[in-house]
Amino acid sequence: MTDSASPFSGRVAVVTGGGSGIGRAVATRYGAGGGTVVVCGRRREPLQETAEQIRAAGGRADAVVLDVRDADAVATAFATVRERHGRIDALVNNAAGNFVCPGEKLSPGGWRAVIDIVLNGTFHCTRAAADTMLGQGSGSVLSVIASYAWHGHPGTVHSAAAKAGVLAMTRTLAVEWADRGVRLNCIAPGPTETAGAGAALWAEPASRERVLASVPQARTAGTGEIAEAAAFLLDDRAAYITGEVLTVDGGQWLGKQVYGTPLAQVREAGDDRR
Ligand SMILES: CCC/C=C/C(=O)SCCNC(=O)CCNC(=O)[C@H](O)C(C)(C)COP(=O)([O-])OP(=O)([O-])OC[C@H]1O[C@@H](n2cnc3c(N)ncnc32)[C@H](O)[C@@H]1OP(=O)([O-])[O-]
Ligand SMILES: NC(=O)C1=CN([C@@H]2O[C@H](COP(=O)(O)OP(=O)(O)OC[C@H]3O[C@@H](n4cnc5c(N)ncnc54)[C@H](OP(=O)(O)O)[C@@H]3O)[C@@H](O)[C@H]2O)C=CC1
Repeated sequence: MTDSASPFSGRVAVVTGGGSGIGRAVATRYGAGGGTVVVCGRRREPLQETAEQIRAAGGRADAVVLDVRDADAVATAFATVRERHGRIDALVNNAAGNFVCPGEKLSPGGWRAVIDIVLNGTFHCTRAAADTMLGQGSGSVLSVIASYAWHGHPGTVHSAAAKAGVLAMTRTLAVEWADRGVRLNCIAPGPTETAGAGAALWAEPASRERVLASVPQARTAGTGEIAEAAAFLLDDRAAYITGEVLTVDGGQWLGKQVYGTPLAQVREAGDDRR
């Protein structure tokens, strides 16, 4: 059993897109839990900043420049992590690209840009991590998706299709690798305060208002809340959980189903009966 204060002690995680937002928070949480973290992404500076923050807090971290779309570069990077650290216990597939665009206006290049990062990149990293994880007989892969993977959402056909593919990949490989000690799960955050999502999805005050109105808890998530849920799925408390999705969204997607009528209207109807 692991020490509850340092559940990741002696373990090594790779976090894609670890230079910003949710990826940085998950990497920092893993480092605070005693693990060694390798953060990767395309821009060196934010990665180094994350690694320095983790080291300043007493943890161990490396920054590796990597484009997850490049399968050969991914294979080389993961082999280097194994050589350098001896093992890979966790992979967090967090890197993503996104923008809002109506389906009929999306160009083939726009479709490809998102599918390549989110779906193909996740496969390349999962495949490369599995080389080590299946060999050592243990490992945990966590992919960051979004609830529109199963309910869809206007303006996000590229991202929703890519995230749905990641979910199907997770469930498929969870079964293939279950008896070889490797677990795969997804986490589906709701609207979370990050510079990337803010710029890509709710840059205008009106769109931000609409997003907030869609969340029954009426607020966005902090990156630390997502990281805490991710840490649970990565550590041994979740040893019997595989092929699952943990939704951390303040009730947003359930609200879409339950509140076919806006909640305020439902409450008004209740007032009439009293
Ligand atoms: C609930 C929320 C859930 C999820 C949240 C998140 O994921 S938050 C995470 C958010 N974080 C991030 O997104 C961070 C990372 N984001 C990125 O790297 C970029 O935003 C990227 C995804 C465009 C990829 O960059 P890149 O350098 O590889 O791409 P490029 O510039 O060379 O363009 C490639 C193609 O895309 C086209 N196109 C581009 N923009 C638009 C648009 N607005 N409209 C229409 N089309 C657009 C562009 O025209 C071109 O197609 P063409 O003309 O060749 O047919
Ligand atoms: N914030 C939100 O509201 C929600 C976010 N999510 C998901 O959470 C995850 C993190 O998003 P968030 O933190 O908000 O956004 P960010 O934009 O901060 O994070 C995206 C990260 O992905 C990295 N990245 C992008 N393309 C590549 C690539 N080709 N190779 C390697 N790394 C790449 C970026 O680094 P660089 O540019 O340096 O490569 C960046 O660090 C994503 O999977 C997103 O879909 C899901 C639901 C809601």
